[in-house]
Amino acid sequence: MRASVIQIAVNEDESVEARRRRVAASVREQAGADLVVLPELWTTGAFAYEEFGREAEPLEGPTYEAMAKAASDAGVWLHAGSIPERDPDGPLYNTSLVFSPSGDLAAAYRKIHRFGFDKGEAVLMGAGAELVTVRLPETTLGLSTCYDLRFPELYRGLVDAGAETLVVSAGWPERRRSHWTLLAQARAVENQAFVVACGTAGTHAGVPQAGHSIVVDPWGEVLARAGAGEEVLAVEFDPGKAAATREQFPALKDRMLGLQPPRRP
Ligand SMILES: O=C(O)CCC(=O)C(=O)O
Repeated sequence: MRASVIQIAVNEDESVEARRRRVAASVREQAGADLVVLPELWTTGAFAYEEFGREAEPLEGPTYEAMAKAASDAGVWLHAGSIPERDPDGPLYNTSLVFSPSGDLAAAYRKIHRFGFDKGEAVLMGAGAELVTVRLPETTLGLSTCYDLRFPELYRGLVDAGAETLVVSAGWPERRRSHWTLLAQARAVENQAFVVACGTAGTHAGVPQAGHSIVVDPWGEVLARAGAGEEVLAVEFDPGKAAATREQFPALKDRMLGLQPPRRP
């Protein structure tokens, strides 16, 4: 299976429309790949809180249109990263879109864990409530977004739903780059799954982005790693290795569910 991870530079000197055109062209260049992955909130930048409301789109808005067309032009499965979605009956959501090679929407995932504690995304956006998997011919994707990476129980839920390739679409800051790499490898090892983690480059809203998108195999080996700048990370892997690893080293079968909390003295 061939995957292309497009690490986009999000800088304020480029308009959203220009970036959308540039990203669509980059997706088209990946014809021949099976899966293309984009980062989180690449239209605005994940930290450009003031832009969320201004640039929010309905699900089937301009980014949806451009990415559906790019997926079908390239003939690839496209995880198009996320958009600030304006739900007509509710709040904004940080919503990832996945398109099939014919350009049809295969899945939409609303980010479950919102980042910012008492500000930013955590107060500006609503929380998703549903885990999302997508069946591809070669593997089953489990979807997640950025801060979700810190919550292992989300990935266990995705594994229980059949995921063998965990996609993380992110706008991770440079300041905590070591956590990004460590957690991507941890999620791969503990879930015996591929992790395909795509971040952003550049600086927006004064926050330098980590870049360093990474693809990890179910044994925790790093298959490919990007640098700090804009880059397309192309990687080929055998998706059957997830099932093989789970069979040869069946740790997932030893999970002890429903543990009791410690007794109070
Ligand atoms: O958890 C982190 O350190 C970064 C999370 C983040 O930037 C996000 O979810 O947008």
